[in-house]
Amino acid sequence: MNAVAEKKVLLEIADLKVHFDIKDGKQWFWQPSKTLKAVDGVSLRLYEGETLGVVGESGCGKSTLARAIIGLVKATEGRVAWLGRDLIGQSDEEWRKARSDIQMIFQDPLASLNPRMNIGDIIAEPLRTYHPTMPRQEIKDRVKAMMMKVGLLPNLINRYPHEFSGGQCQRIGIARALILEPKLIICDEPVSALDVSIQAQVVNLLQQLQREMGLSLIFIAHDLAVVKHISDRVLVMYLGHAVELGIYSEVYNNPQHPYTRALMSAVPIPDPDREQNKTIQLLEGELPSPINPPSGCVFRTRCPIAGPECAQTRPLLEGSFRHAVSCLKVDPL
Ligand SMILES: Nc1ncnc2c1ncn2[C@@H]1O[C@H](COP(=O)(O)OP(=O)(O)OP(=O)(O)O)[C@@H](O)[C@H]1O
Repeated sequence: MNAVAEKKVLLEIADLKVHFDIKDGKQWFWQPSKTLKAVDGVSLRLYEGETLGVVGESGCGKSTLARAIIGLVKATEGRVAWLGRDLIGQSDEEWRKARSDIQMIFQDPLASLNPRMNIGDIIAEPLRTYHPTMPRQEIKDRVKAMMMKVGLLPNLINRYPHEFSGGQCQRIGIARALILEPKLIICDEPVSALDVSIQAQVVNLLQQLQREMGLSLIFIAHDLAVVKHISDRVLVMYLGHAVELGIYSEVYNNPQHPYTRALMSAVPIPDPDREQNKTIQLLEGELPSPINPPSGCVFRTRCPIAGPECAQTRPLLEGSFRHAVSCLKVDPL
């Protein structure tokens, strides 16, 4: 795991903010819109070949972070650098180039595939876009080779998405994401919509492809158990903020942030005796709105150890590559 620290930095995000202007339905057209802080100052580095799990409850900004990395939503502030090159403010052409290196797999496999295209055309689409002069036969050969790689029979190339199961559709999505031989795949809850038995198959496939192709993965999930098997490091998000980031085993065995502690306490333990005797730490209160987040530390309204200083100062994510935490009440590791 330490070897990851010496590897090349693929992606660097610094103080990234994505704020949306919204009208809440109760406002008149002349009233100013409100600001929803979906991502509010996230910084991290992603290294070549590593898998970063991103976890946190619904609405904490995981998907928005992913979409800002790939340029599907516009960052309000901050830096996204791919292989040392800043992407924010760059032309569409620069984003397009970076996008051949960064691909995304979505949560709902069937909905993410065009129902009017056969799977051969779906998988070939990125190749046709990025290599318009590539001969038809070469495209077909590459698509068939990729189908085999993801466990799909190449003779199904002319079938349509509705003829496949959810797990097979996700394999088609993976083949489409991999056809340009990217360096990073962002997986936005790629298994949440699948049956549990199929989930493991898709996660295993991603791990196998990662080893074979030297890929880096950002793996977004609600399910900490899924992230556990696949992640080198894990980022825990709460209300648009990064509250803890570190090597999975460090964060799992020694969670520092009170929010991470609560999340980790809900992960099932495979040992029935320990599972029966463990205490799940329930969080008090409601998740605040990202339109009007608490001052200082955004977790303070639900935090069992918050003090008056937590309302004044916003904590920074401090610590090392192995383990960093954003909490005024916890000493940096
Ligand atoms: N295009 C948009 N316009 C306005 N608000 C948005 C937009 N996209 C996301 N949001 C809001 O930003 C916040 C973060 O949403 P996001 O989808 O990133 O969270 P998430 O952690 O991925 O949630 P989930 O796990 O449910 O997918 C939410 O409050 C969401 O309603």
